[in-house]
Amino acid sequence: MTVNPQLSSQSEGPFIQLQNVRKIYRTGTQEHVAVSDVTLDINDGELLSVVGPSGCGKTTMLKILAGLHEADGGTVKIGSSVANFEEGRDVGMVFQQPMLLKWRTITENVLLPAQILGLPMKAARNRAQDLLQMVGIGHASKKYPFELSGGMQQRAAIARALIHDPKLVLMDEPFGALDAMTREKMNLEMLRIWQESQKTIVFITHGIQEAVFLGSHCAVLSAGPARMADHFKIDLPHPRTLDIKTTDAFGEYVKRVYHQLGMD
Ligand SMILES: Nc1ncnc2c1ncn2[C@@H]1O[C@H](COP(=O)(O)OP(=O)(O)OP(=O)(O)O)[C@@H](O)[C@H]1O
Repeated sequence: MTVNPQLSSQSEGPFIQLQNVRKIYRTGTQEHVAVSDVTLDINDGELLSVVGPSGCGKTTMLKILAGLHEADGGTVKIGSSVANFEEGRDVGMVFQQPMLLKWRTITENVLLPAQILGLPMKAARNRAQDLLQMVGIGHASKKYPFELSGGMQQRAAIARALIHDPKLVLMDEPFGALDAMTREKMNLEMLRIWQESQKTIVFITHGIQEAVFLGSHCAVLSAGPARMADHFKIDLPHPRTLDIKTTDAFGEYVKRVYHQLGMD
């Protein structure tokens, strides 16, 4: 049965519950099913990596979670009795490109969501500096975006996503534009930031190894329109270091994803 989509601010159980979520894009008389059936629970504090082929509907799923798109079917519930959720206030987003405003310093860029939400600016400035330290670019706070490398810009974008202390951080291929070595480094940083910030994170990636390395859980979406092919917990120990990628356990998870994507 299809139920009207809704965002609920208070409910028992998992932080996020997606039940038979469906999304159709309509252009004139054309209909395109982008997400056909996604059912998924995400608990508070999880880092869920979402992996799937290009065009399968990952970004669409993220936009539904962000409240930017409404689902056409199924239910979307965010918030639990221990972690209530205010749509618009409790979401931070990181995109593939850092999208920093070039005429603002890094601190001013990080402060943007706080200004938009009308938060007290003195406290926000202190928090911006703490966040820039946490993401490893405290020394660059007064610089402008063009003075930073791609990796540093993406660190600033992560700090910007956290400035208003959102409960949910949505990341859409945030390291896709970085070179391979910077990407590995950012993966390590990402795990540290997740553990320090204790946020619930949904992290979209094309990288199967990246999905396994980062995720506390992993959702595999089949070729579009998106369907859940697999969803599992990743029981690799923390803190994770890059040499974990050479272990049998890591290889087994990678194989599982390849298999679900029909690539074995
Ligand atoms: N606004 C839109 N109008 C019509 N079709 C759309 C729109 N946005 C996305 N689509 C289509 O919906 C499908 C899913 O798109 P989506 O961006 O969610 O996929 P994705 O898995 O994130 O892709 P990629 O990994 O390449 O970024 C694609 O076929 C895309 O062309």
